[in-house]
Formats: sequence, structure tokens, C-alpha cells
Amino acid sequence: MAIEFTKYHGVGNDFILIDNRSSLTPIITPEKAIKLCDRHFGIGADGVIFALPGQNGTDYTMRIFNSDGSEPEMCGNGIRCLAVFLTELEGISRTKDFYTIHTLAGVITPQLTDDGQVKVDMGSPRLLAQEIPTTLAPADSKVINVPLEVADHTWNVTCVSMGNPHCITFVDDVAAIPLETIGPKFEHHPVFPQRTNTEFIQIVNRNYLKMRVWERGAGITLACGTGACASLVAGVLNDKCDRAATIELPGGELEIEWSEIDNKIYMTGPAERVFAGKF
Ligand SMILES: N[C@@H](CCC[C@H](N)C(=O)O)C(=O)O
Repeated sequence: MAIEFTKYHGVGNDFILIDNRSSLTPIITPEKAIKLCDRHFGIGADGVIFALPGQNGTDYTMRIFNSDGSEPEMCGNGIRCLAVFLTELEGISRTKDFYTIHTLAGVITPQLTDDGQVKVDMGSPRLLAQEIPTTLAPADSKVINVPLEVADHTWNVTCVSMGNPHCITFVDDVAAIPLETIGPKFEHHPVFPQRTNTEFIQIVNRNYLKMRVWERGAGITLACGTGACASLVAGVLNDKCDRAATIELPGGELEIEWSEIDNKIYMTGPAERVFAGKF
């Protein structure tokens, strides 16, 4: 059976999008997703995203497999790509300017803006150790600026869940971080029972941050939307940045705001169609 796909990216974080609206079960397996994501023997991507029917009154459901076949709860860049993909699917017209999307992290609401960007209501950050999850602090405590030994170095880390786990550390120069070698050590550190995404953040000023990321299940990527949201929250909690900032990633920029009004995170950025095909 031939399966159609469309390739998208959000600031360089790239995904294979599949129309899965006829079933609540992904039409390909995690093993197949690993093969499709392979950059030498497959299509090449950081993950595979499925557009499924809505649940509990939502318009659609998003599921995603990382390039290692694991299933994360949420994907910020991916949900912007999904929002644009949905407008392009046959039979779906842009009758409203936002969608409600059921995810394993709760209901997320992307909104297509007039300038072609996508603004996403990412929900509220979760800060308790048991919500990350991590054993770095007592279950009902926050993990803010806590020392963690990784690769013979003490890193002060702050942990934030955007539905998926993030460990953030502030550094003087993101370019100097040997991501390839220390990223896996953070990801598989025993204090993170469900592994973790790790963000290295350089504060340029209170409204401009540089970020590099090692993603759980995907390794080095050019951007991570949930990671950018979590990093802004960590910056505010450590009084290093304001509640709205531009995050510069290797693949481009995202605008992130942590609203004082509703405690939600709003992420704004692009989603670009690259090509389509069949496998
Ligand atoms: N790149 C994504 C996050 C994808 C999931 C992540 N690798 C995880 O396992 O939690 C984003 O843009 O948020």
C-alpha cells in the first residue's frame, strides 16, 4: 500500500506529516518511523507526525514518533506544522483560524495568523519534580538552579515540563557546548526516569536568548518549540529574562511569551511545507 506524506519544517525541526484522519491508530509503526526518519536510507526527519480524528470534542488529535521510534507527549514545532498541514488536506478548508488539538500533553490550540505564522497556546508550564519527572528534588518541589553532575562538571539546572520533560542550563557561550558528547549523558541521566530534552541557553539580553538543544529521542536538532517555551520559563524563574523574548535557535527564531494573565505560554513561529511524496 502506498502512503502519502508531506514534509514540513518549523525553523529547521523537520517532520514527515501523515493524513491519519480515518483512524485513531497511527497507520505506520514506530519501527517504520525510524526507517523513514533516517537521513541516508529514508526520507529524513526528526519525527513522524500523524493527523488523527479529534477526541473529547477537539478538532483533531496529534501523535508523534521521535526519530528513535519513541512517542513524546508534545512537539511545539510539530504542532505548527500540523496546523498548516491541516489547511492543505483535501476536504478541509480554512473555516476557522484556530484548531483544538488533542495531545498526550492536553489540548493545544494553534492559531493561523494573517502574516503566515502560527501562534500556539501551549498551555501552562508544569514545575513540580514529579511532573517533569525528575528525582532531583522532592516530588512536590520545583527544580530551580539545582546542581547536577554530568560529564565531570557541575551544571546548575532548572526543570520544566511542557507536557514533555526539559532540563535547562545557562551557559556563557552555547557554541562552545560539546552537544554530541554531553547531550546523551543528560538524556539518560538516572535522575530523569523518562529521559529528558536538554537546552543550553545563553542570555544575550532580557529579551533575546540563544539556545542549542539535545532532544530526547532525536539528538541534536535545529530547533525545539517546547524547549524554547521551557527555556523562557526557566529564564524567568532564575530572573535572567523577561516574560516575553525571542529565542534564537540554529534553525531560526521563535517568539515566546509567558502570560501573567492566564499563566499560559504562547509560541509564535513559522511552519514551512518542503515537499510531498509517497512511500
Ligand atoms: N522538537 C519538538 C519536541 C519533540 C519531542 C521531544 N523530542 C521529546 O521526546 O520530548 C518541539 O518542537 O517541541
